[in-house]
Amino acid sequence: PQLASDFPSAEVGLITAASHIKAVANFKQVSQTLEEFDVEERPPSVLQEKYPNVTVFQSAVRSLQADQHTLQTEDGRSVGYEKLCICSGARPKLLTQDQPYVLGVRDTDSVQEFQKRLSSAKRIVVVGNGGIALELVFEVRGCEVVWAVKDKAIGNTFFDAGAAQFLIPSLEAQRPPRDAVCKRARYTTEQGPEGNSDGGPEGGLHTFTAGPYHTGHPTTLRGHLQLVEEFTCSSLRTKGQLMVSPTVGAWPVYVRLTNGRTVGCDFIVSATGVVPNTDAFLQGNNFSLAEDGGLRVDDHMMTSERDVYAAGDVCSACWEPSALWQQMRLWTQARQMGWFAGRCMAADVLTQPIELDFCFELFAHITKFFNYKVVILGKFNAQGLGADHELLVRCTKGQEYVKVVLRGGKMVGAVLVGETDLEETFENLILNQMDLTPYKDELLNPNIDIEDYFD
Ligand SMILES: Cc1cc2nc3c(=O)[nH]c(=O)nc-3n(C[C@H](O)[C@H](O)[C@H](O)COP(=O)(O)OP(=O)(O)OC[C@H]3O[C@@H](n4cnc5c(N)ncnc54)[C@H](O)[C@@H]3O)c2cc1C
Ligand SMILES: NC(=O)C1=CN([C@@H]2O[C@H](COP(=O)(O)OP(=O)(O)OC[C@H]3O[C@@H](n4cnc5c(N)ncnc54)[C@H](OP(=O)(O)O)[C@@H]3O)[C@@H](O)[C@H]2O)C=CC1
Repeated sequence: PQLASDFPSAEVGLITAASHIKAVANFKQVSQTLEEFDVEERPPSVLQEKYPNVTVFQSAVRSLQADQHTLQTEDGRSVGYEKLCICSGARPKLLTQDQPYVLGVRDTDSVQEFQKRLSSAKRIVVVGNGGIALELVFEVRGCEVVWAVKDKAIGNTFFDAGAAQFLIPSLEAQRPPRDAVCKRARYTTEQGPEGNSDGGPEGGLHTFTAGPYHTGHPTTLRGHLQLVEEFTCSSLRTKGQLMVSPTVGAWPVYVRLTNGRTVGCDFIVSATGVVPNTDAFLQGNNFSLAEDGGLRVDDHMMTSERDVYAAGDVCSACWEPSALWQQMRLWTQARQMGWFAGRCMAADVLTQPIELDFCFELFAHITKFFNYKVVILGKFNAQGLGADHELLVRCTKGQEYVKVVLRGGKMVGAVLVGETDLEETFENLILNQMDLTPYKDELLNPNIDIEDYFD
């Protein structure tokens, strides 16, 4: 859409293997960098009606000759281009390939397959500890779930152990009584917790280093969910390959976990990340690939091939990033990159200069896990900061979890779980890099209206 509206006189072709296009709906700019929206599948005609200069070709791209500026589609078409943007996304990085008992979840088809298999399953094993696993274990009902997590706490790609511990009760069969207790703490990672009791309603220390869920033994949550932390899948055996004891039951597949335990199940969901879709159709060209397999792009979203840009999950941002931004393969970044790539392509055609967009200044993501609103900003997990940081935490059981990452007294990241209403203020504090040393003790004081404070 960005290209089509920048160049109403140019022909814009969208080639997609999917029968529907993904459209952004209910877009809301929450703050300078935070945006919230839904992704909906719509028929391609919607795009063509809005932008008459867009033609949608529904076929997969089979091959590309970047040096000749042409590509071929599976349905036998040859398409020439002046500028090309590759947005072929990523696919699940499965534990093992070509194993009918291992499913990945990616698109409508794979979700339908998952639902079909789930409807007759008695037990499934979920492997992985990121976005998909978090969503899945919360949603699945009517089937036993064994969740094998190789870390000490759940949700390692989004949270630290503190946030994980805050979220665990949402997975418990019986929610704890609503004895909301607000605890505040300040601690540095090298020194361990260094609590204070100066102002929260109950004050006191809140440590997150070890909890009842870090035992390494399975924990039963919600009756049907068993969480096995610090262990993951080491091998798979199908029924025929394993001596099945009649007491164990004849499951179609058995998973051996790294703790030695063997778990039988109907199928395994491998929610273990993604790999960029760069193979097959891009072979024979000279694309530089990043370590994670993505197409390397510069600050113009340009790949190493002339006139070929890339955006979204397929690319790896290889420019010198802002100190507060990192790439994560998310809708938010796919939308921002696609929009910016369109602007770069237009600017290059018009030989106009273009600067890296402001949205790449600060990492910002808003989502929902376990029915809680989750906002993550900047270096939310102190990524790349080593020991050079300090954490401030406020936690009110069942209500909110707030974590701030400070470096040299300046805020560089935050995790906000629940309706904290702090996102805009914290975003500003991160962007303006104000020295917060004098305010550190009050920053998370729940009795202070922080927005007013910094007005
Ligand atoms: C189950 C699940 C839940 C998620 N939930 C969230 C969430 O809540 N929030 C969030 O921010 N992110 C979420 N994500 C991540 C998000 O979906 C991706 O980051 C985003 O879709 C990437 O967009 P993209 O356009 O780069 O790639 P995709 O959305 O994967 O689109 C790539 C398109 O390219 C097409 N394609 C591929 N190869 C070819 C070819 N050779 N020829 C023609 N077409 C081709 C595909 O058919 C597809 O339509 C989720 C991901 C999954 C799997
Ligand atoms: N609400 C949201 O924002 C959502 C976002 N998404 C996005 O969709 C994409 C796909 O999601 P997902 O597949 O969950 O990917 P993620 O990258 O989020 O998580 C993958 C998880 O699997 C772990 N892992 C990798 N290999 C193994 C292994 N061999 N054994 C055990 N664990 C392993 C990773 O650990 P480690 O990190 O240590 O490698 C990580 O915890 C991601 O980009 C994700 O951000 C998905 C759903 C919801």
